[in-house]
Amino acid sequence: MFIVIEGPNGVGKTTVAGLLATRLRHRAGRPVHLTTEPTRTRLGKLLREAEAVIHGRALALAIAADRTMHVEDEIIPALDAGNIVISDRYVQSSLVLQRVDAVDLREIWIYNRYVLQPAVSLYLTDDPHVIGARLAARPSLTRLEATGTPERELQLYGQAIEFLDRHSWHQVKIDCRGRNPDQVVSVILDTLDPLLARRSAA
Ligand SMILES: Nc1ncnc2c1ncn2[C@@H]1O[C@H](COP(=O)(O)OP(=O)(O)OP(=O)(O)O)[C@@H](O)[C@H]1O
Ligand SMILES: Cc1cn([C@H]2C[C@H](O)[C@@H](COP(=O)(O)O)O2)c(=O)[nH]c1=O
Repeated sequence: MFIVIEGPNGVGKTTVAGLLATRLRHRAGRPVHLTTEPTRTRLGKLLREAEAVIHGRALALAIAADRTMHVEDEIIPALDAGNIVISDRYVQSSLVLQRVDAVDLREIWIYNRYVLQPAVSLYLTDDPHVIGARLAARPSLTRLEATGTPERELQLYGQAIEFLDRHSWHQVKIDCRGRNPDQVVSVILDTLDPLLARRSAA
């Protein structure tokens, strides 16, 4: 089963993805492969460093290339080996961050339309002021973090979710307001239980 964790910068994706991997290993009794985008490959590392200077269409294409390799070289092999795969960021991130970088949604989709569709994409949301306070506490912001705002990212995520709904993606909104990371993961596990049961029965 391929699970994606999405949401604006600072909402808690990396924290929740790590905790979810740990709790899911026990709950599902199956190996869990935790991964991230940009990937940990040379290309992914280069993209993290280069985000300050590569922008717009060039960055959108480079991110899509990294994602294509991610799917072919890491995600599909891990799924084939019986793992549950959790990715911290995926296509929705491009449909939001590359738009913050002035690329049109349909163009971004063209670069991403052939990637593997996740079993479920979990979209984390919180109060924009809470997210903003977390970002303000960081010693520095990346170019894209500084270009967008939590309000704008939440708005663009709403549009990305609507767009992918029309392409039959299974997406679930997870409201993190007033919940600590452990409580957020409990909500996610309740959401995943029926999916896991259906898959183990199949
Ligand atoms: N539910 C929560 N309640 C309170 N604090 C949280 C919660 N989730 C995450 N945090 C804290 O918020 C900060 C940002 O979390 P994290 O790095 O996981 O976010 P992120 O969405 O992965 O950010 P980015 O996309 O910018 O990398 C961390 O200090 C983390 O401990
Ligand atoms: C998946 C994805 C990533 N990016 C860029 C934006 C940031 O520079 C990093 C993500 O770093 P974080 O620690 O996870 O916040 O990658 C992007 O522009 N588009 C994407 O689809």
